[in-house]
Amino acid sequence: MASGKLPYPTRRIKEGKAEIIVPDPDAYRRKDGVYEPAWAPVFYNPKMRFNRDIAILVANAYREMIGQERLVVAEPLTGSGVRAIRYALEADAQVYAADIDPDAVYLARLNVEANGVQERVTVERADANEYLAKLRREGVRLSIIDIDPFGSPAPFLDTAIQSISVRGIIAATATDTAPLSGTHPRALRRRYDVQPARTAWEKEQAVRLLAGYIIRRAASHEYGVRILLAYYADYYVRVYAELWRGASRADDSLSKLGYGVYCPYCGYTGYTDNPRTRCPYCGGTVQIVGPLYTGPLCNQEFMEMLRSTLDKRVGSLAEPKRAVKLFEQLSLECTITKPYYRLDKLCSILHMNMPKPDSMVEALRRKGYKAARTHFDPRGFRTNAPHTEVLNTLIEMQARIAREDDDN
Ligand SMILES: C[S@@+](CC[C@H](N)C(=O)[O-])C[C@H]1O[C@@H](n2cnc3c(N)ncnc32)[C@H](O)[C@@H]1O
Ligand SMILES: [Zn+2]
Repeated sequence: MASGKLPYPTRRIKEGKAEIIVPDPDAYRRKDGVYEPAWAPVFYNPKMRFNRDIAILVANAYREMIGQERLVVAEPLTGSGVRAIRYALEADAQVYAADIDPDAVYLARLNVEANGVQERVTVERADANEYLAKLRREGVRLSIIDIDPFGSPAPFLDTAIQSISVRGIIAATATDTAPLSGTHPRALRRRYDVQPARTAWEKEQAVRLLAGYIIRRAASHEYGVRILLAYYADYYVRVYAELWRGASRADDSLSKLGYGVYCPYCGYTGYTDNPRTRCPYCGGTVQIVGPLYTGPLCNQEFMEMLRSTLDKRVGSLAEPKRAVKLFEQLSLECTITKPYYRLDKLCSILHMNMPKPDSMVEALRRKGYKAARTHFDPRGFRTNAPHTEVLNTLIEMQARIAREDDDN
């Protein structure tokens, strides 16, 4: 590979089936030794390998779902080109990639050539919105549009939505998790047009706000949305939303929006249609955030396809074990749509010691409720039990532990 042409130190790496040249991480480390991808002349973040693994699995599963021989994917913020190359090599896709930065385009083209996928991947220098609009004008029928920006995907969503001809996936990453989880309320209101607040389930809040925003933007262009998969990992949110053109489909998706509620006094979590409600359990003043998506975070039928795709492709992924774990957790927790509880926060409200989250899940299941751990937080659990039952179960557990201590 002609990396000698590049005016910065480089390194050859392998990710999935792609072998690419990237800026040498050793040249862009902070004083504490941590690699800072944003300092490099072209962006490549090895920590996002897992994000790209899942993107490959989703593409393969979706191809099977819609029975398309070759997927057509747009990746208008491509950086080093690694994601686009992986879509071509590992999902057999035709990929239209672009980046606004000439250094990124130069490196991505080198990488495309070195992987022998010139027939499958084109890379242009363009602004993402202008590039997507151009693809639409040219009549390119896209099945997946992967929006993987710095920060928020919001500025690119309208064009992406309009570039889906009839049916296709918008795959969006958001790394602006501080606003989405309620830490920067003004930025949250500005970027996503929502009533900001801070719940105890802030990671789920972040995912549901982005999913809800995609649904609202899609509805304004008369597309309905089905959330195939939505999750939180490391420091980002990722949503795979399937869009399908149609006014009644759009109306139907809008019916899945609501407001998230969190009561800091009694720990109540839930949804409401009324953005000015009080706590239905204790009457306290609650945190209310939204509109956000209130439906399942994954589609069970699609999860089955994803799991079978994963079985077939486990050898070529960068982090297969992590994908197995995420899918296992999501399949269990997706059947419960109510937001997760933070066990430590509930116990602090009740002034009691925290039991193991697994014991709480088992206790609720013994009472006949659905309950599961959550991928969002190791201290979290989710259940369809009413709030009263959740609190009673915790108090009963505490009383049992106290009795056992006395007996000993
Ligand atoms: C987070 S990086 C992309 C990483 C890449 N998707 C991956 O998986 O490795 C964001 C990229 O978007 C590019 N970019 C920023 N603003 C843009 C715009 N308006 N249009 C197109 N590209 C843009 C940056 O140059 C950068 O390469
Ligand atoms: Zn309350």
